[in-house]
Amino acid sequence: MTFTDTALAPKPTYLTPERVKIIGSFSPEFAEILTPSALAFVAELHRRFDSTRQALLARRAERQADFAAGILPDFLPETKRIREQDWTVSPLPDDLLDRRVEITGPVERKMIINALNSGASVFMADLEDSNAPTWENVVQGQINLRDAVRRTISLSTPTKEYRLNEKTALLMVRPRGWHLEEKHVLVDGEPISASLLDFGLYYFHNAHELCARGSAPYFYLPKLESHLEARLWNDVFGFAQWSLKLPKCLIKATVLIETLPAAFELNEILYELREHSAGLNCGRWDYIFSYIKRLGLNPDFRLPNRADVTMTVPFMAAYSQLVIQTCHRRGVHAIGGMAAQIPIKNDPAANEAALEKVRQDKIREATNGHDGTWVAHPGLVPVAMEVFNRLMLGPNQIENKRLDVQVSAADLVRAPQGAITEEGLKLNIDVAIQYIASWLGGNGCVPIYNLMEDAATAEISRAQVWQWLHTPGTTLADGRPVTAELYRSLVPGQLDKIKAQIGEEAYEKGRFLEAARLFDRLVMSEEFIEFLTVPAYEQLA
Ligand SMILES: CC(=O)SCCNC(=O)CCNC(=O)[C@H](O)C(C)(C)COP(=O)(O)OP(=O)(O)OC[C@H]1O[C@@H](n2cnc3c(N)ncnc32)[C@H](O)[C@@H]1OP(=O)(O)O
Ligand SMILES: O=CC(=O)O
Ligand SMILES: [Mg+2]
Repeated sequence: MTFTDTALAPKPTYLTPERVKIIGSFSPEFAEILTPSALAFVAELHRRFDSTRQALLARRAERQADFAAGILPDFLPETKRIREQDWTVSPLPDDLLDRRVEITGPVERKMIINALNSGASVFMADLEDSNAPTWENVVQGQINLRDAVRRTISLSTPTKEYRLNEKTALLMVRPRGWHLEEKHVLVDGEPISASLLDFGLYYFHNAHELCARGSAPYFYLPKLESHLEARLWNDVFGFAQWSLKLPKCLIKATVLIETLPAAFELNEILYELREHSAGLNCGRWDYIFSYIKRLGLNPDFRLPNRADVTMTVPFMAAYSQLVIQTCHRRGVHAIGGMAAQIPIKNDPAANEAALEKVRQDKIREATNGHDGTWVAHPGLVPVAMEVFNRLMLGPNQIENKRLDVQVSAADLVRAPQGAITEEGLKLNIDVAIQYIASWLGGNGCVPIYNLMEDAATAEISRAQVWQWLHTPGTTLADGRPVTAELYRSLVPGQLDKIKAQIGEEAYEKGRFLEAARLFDRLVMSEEFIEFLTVPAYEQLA
């Protein structure tokens, strides 16, 4: 039969293995990623590991019930031996020894090229905090990563041609966290785990190529809450290597320590992943968010204005030093985190002040013993590089064992003093609504008031408003109680401010009212909603 009328021709669709269904849009380019064999691989990962993922998420909820009942997080008695015994993680490959400056960014094509060319040691391509997981972003991101691995990635725009330099940063990939699902790929009628999809597609398409190039697939693992979640990743890695017949080309992964419970299981997380470990990283923004989420409504742990929760407040200083000490004892890197300042255009004085803040942050990290750090923007690579080149003379400082560090369970939760002000409350409302509107529009990382905002930083803003609204006795510095009436009276003013800043047309095109409604649901809910991106995903096109 021939089809003369194109309307009658069958619509092209993906060829899928049995009981795997794709409900995202089709394109021939996407089909190069979503091949039957790649889908069979990710479906197999999901069938083998999803029930454990679900059980671990349920365990998070059980632990939260304990925290809400006043039981504070503590080091685990059952893993005392792992903390006390001497052991180190497996040796690192040469290309992971020097990671002094790492740039991060979403998996957008231009940004991948710019990041790889930025002069940084590592580029962490991000499918998590900085990526709004539209179907297009997720699959196009995999196309971009495939082309980056093969060094064929390029881009032609009316103003500039983009291609890779001779020397580029080492690529690491951050799949989405265990809590997320990908609604466009169904396995046995259920949405696939987003972590397993992101990991699995990247591994399937690139592992052989990376190993043939003398490297290996390297990952960043986000938002883990326990060593059992690290064990799950370890099992996934083992299966993936076996399945693609690459037992000797070891996957390596850096775990972000960005939840409060994980800070109590640093040794255990490294131990679970000891064959695959490329150390730990201080994911400071999610860590603050997790502190608020897990310690919740206990007034002893109520945090002041977001701007005052810096890396030098007691619980943040304690955690970052414990990460450094633990990693160095186990023979592996402790990577620092992200300063939120980004370069400021058209205002040299403000720009220099922002760069100086980044510089001071990197000096603190290098002096404390971090083996590298993160930057959000290519313009910050030279700033961080200068500091680490000056203060870290070898490829890393794992030999600096930081035996002076003594951190107790109480230190890890010690809250800072400080005020909650109307300005702080308004800023949280403003930033969270702007960010959610951007995310719903498909962009997961934006500059707001000259700071990088992504899912982790926005979560702090929404969690603080929730905490201040629901913790009994919360008052502003001027003595007024933080109430639902006060919060709701401030929202219209913030929306008007956003409209005045971006103009009526951009405001009407954006999804600000929808974002404000979602924000209201998030902060007014009696029960803390685990992640804003979960209800937001239901509204993501
Ligand atoms: C809490 C965490 O999880 S941190 C990790 C997640 N967050 C991130 O990765 C932050 C990534 N950074 C970004 O997305 C951006 O830097 C933003 C949104 C903060 C600022 O973006 P913009 O305002 O567009 O930056 P700006 O206009 O100064 O960009 C200038 C150039 O640098 C590029 N650029 C900016 N940031 C990056 C980056 N992180 N990686 C690669 N290129 C970048 C832009 O693409 C642009 O390129 P062009 O000149 O070729 O057009
Ligand atoms: O992912 C990093 C963070 O700070 O959160
Ligand atoms: Mg994070």
